[in-house]
Amino acid sequence: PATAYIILKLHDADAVKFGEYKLKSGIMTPIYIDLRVLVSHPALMNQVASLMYQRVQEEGLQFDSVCGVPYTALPLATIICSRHELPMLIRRKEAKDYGTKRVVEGLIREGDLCLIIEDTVTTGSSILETAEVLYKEGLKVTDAIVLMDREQGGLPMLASQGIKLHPIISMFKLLNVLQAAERIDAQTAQKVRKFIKETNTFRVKENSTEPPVAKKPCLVKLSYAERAGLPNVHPLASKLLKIMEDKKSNLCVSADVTNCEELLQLADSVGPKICMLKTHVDILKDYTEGFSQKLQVLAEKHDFLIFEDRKFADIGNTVKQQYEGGLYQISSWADIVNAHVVPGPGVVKGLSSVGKALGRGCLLIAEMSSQGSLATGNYRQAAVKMAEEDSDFVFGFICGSAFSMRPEFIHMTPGVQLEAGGDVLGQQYTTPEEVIYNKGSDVIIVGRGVLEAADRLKAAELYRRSGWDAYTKRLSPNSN
Ligand SMILES: O=c1ccn([C@@H]2O[C@H](COP(=O)(O)O)[C@@H](O)[C@H]2O)c(=O)[nH]1
Repeated sequence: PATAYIILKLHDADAVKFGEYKLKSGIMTPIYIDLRVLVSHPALMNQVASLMYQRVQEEGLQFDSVCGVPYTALPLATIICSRHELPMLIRRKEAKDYGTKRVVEGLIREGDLCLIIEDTVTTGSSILETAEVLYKEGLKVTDAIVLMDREQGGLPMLASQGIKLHPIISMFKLLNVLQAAERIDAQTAQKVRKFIKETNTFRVKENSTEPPVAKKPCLVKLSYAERAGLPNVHPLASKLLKIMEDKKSNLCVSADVTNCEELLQLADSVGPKICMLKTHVDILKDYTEGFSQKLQVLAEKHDFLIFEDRKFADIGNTVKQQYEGGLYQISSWADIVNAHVVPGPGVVKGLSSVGKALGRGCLLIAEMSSQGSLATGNYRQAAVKMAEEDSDFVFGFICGSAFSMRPEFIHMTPGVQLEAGGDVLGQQYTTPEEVIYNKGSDVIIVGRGVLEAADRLKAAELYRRSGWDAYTKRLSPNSN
């Protein structure tokens, strides 16, 4: 069947909807592709599967097995594999906690090449997630067939990760067909085209004929200012991104000093250079309520946010009390706090029950900079899941590199100095260039790099410039 025919059939089956819908990324969209309805239209499902396999043959793709991205693409992969007697793999979204505990079912031979089948691609993150699971099993992934490419950056993003996407239908083709068949009017088609163009989350190298194959993680190549204006960005994240853009600073100074006067002096001095000041209020010997009020005045004066690095890690009921009560009453003055994900979602719920109404925000600790940290492997994924579930309070991560595909989330990295290295207690340092440019993080958190300098202000300016240069380099069209 021709693609135009399939497009009209999909429209008949209500798989193409126009209106206001929320995408997985949280962004509102005027067009929603709902291919889950295919299971109720077996003839159409068969035709779609035929079209996808036809593409496999046209491209001459060679592979050892096929894996559908759960869940919508699973029946498509099953039909293709069953009809053409191809070995199939099934990726579980959650590993079983009994029996074999496998995350991929089927015969796995190290080094085998697996073809991914997907129903719809927006940013490409679902295909990448599946590919990452397969990589961990020792498999290779070089190609993915997708029925519908929304043309919002998924194709170049996957290319940057070494996966070639083969779309059957692209968004612009779909709009043209529906408009030509008078299923939608010109105004609707134009509105969707405009939306698709404006919400592209990945920019490809300009003036380059080579396919963009980069080794580094997928970076959201939007500017801080562009991200500040995204429809679903947390208000505090938006404020932070605007501050970063205005002050040309992605520097957070970690004010790890032990008396209030010194901390206030530091804040007043480096204030113009930073987007955020991080505190460990419990190392202050002389904390008083007056201190936090003065700190807020300085934050207002120099336009920076206050981040109390409290690392909450208890049950919801306890963290709620630790956050709003006790000596420090953190929720009354800190814009941002952070939490470990070890206790599970209750920790976020407890903090959110206090902070959300106050307009506060939270970062989840997805990784740590210290040597031997146990926050590895699936831990980071757990943090992403928790963040996505409570994105009205959680707006980012403490981590070593960017990993979330949602441009609304902010990645902040501690363990930064101008020279890579470490301290005698396991801290590990990376440079601003490595963190912002290569690892795609957004904010550098610097403590002793500034605090131990002879001239703290001069050091803060050095870090500011270094972090900012790495960010502008990352945005430049010639970067990967
Ligand atoms: O993984 C983490 C999480 C938090 N930190 C905190 O950041 C600063 C780093 O200070 P430096 O002097 O730059 O080493 C400090 O407050 C830590 O508690 C971190 O280092 N790593």
